[in-house]
Amino acid sequence: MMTAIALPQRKGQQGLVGTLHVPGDKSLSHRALMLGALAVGDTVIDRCLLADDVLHTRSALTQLGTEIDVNPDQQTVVVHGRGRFTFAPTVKPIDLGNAGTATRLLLGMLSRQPYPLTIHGDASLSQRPLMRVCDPLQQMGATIDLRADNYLPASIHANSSLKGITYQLPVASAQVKSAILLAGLQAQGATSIIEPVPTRDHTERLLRAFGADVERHGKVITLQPGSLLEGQSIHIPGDLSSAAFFIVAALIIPGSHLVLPAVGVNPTRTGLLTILEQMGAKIGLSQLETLNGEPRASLTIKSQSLKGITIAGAQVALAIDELPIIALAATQAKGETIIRDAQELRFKETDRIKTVVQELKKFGVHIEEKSDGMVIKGQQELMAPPADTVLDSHGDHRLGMMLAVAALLTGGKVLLKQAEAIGISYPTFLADLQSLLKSQ
Ligand SMILES: O=C(O)C1=C[C@@H](OP(=O)(O)O)[C@@H](O)[C@H](O)C1
Ligand SMILES: C=C(OP(=O)(O)O)C(=O)O
Repeated sequence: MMTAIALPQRKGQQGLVGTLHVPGDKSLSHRALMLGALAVGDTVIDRCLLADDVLHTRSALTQLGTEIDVNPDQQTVVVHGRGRFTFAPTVKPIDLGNAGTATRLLLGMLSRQPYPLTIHGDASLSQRPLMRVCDPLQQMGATIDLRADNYLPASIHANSSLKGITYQLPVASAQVKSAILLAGLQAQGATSIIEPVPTRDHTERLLRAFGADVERHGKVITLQPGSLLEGQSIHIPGDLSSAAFFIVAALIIPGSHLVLPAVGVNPTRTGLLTILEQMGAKIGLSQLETLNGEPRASLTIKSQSLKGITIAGAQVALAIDELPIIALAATQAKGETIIRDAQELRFKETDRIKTVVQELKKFGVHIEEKSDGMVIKGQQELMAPPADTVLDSHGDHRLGMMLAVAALLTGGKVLLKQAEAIGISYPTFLADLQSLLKSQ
């Protein structure tokens, strides 16, 4: 029997009150480490996320001969760039744990090495589709063998050349786009990617910050190889996907008033804020500043009422990791909320349509699973699950954090299994949540 932990509990009328600096952005931390490793000279990364997923990127790059120092304050990481695309050979398989972003981006970045490499990961990562990345990489000239033609472990063959391609993405995926761009850096000729709808563009922005030639015209992103990548001073903003749990918690828990300084508000990430605005929320944005091409702002959130809406189409990709916590917000809104076109949720750390529905039902919530999303009834009172029912993160950090916020709505004692999964993106999440519980 796996041990369960008790989640933070609200006493009386406590709300979430105070100022919180959420940890650095996960997507940007992976990318800054990778580009830092390729660049000439040192890259100093401030507010680099040091959570499980990013630590796997760091250890992979170290295993491949990159020197990376973490300053004792745990806030600054220095990557001593190799100044070339070739890494040191390694016979040992590279372990990427639970990290989907690391896996897909590194497959692209390592698809032209003069020796073979093997990548593996945990049970969840080993069930996530990779043909979507390997297909374009093979068109560029890489040879990658996947288990059952789609899954880890992956064996990348030794390869000495890649060619640029024009590729229409069949699914909206920033990870696939980024893998192709990282391979494109090492290819002969230009690489163009056509996106069905916009996805997070951190790779494009960071590549430009390091000196690469990347342009976007409408739906087409084009990279011209050959530019020198130079080490940079990179300032990572707070992760909006981590802030999301506090934003929604503050909105739906009465008596809350939170300030979240310096959170990333790149427009390809702010789908959550647009959706919440459509639900009627007013979130304050101040102190806007752009560093390394990435905008950030201080967010101010007070508890307020929400209304149900339909979330579909291009909105989904811009809020893909926030849909579990949006589902919880919907349980408190006036009227029904429908989430459609979100079948990609089935390919995350868990099948997030299935697990969100299964776990929210433990609170007595009316929520219906659809093939591409869910339908959530509004204005529901969440009940602490009965003593013999334990919540389960299923090893999915975002599910674990959403359930911790849901538990606060009950006021009762709620247990969570596999809570350690939260450390994949936010090791201090539960302590931070607890520290903000105050009576105003
Ligand atoms: O590029 C990235 O950093 C990410 C892209 C998204 O995945 P997909 O590209 O599979 O949509 C997202 O879900 C993931 O958490 C991070
Ligand atoms: C889907 C996620 O990450 P990854 O794909 O990197 O595992 C996430 O962080 O919600």
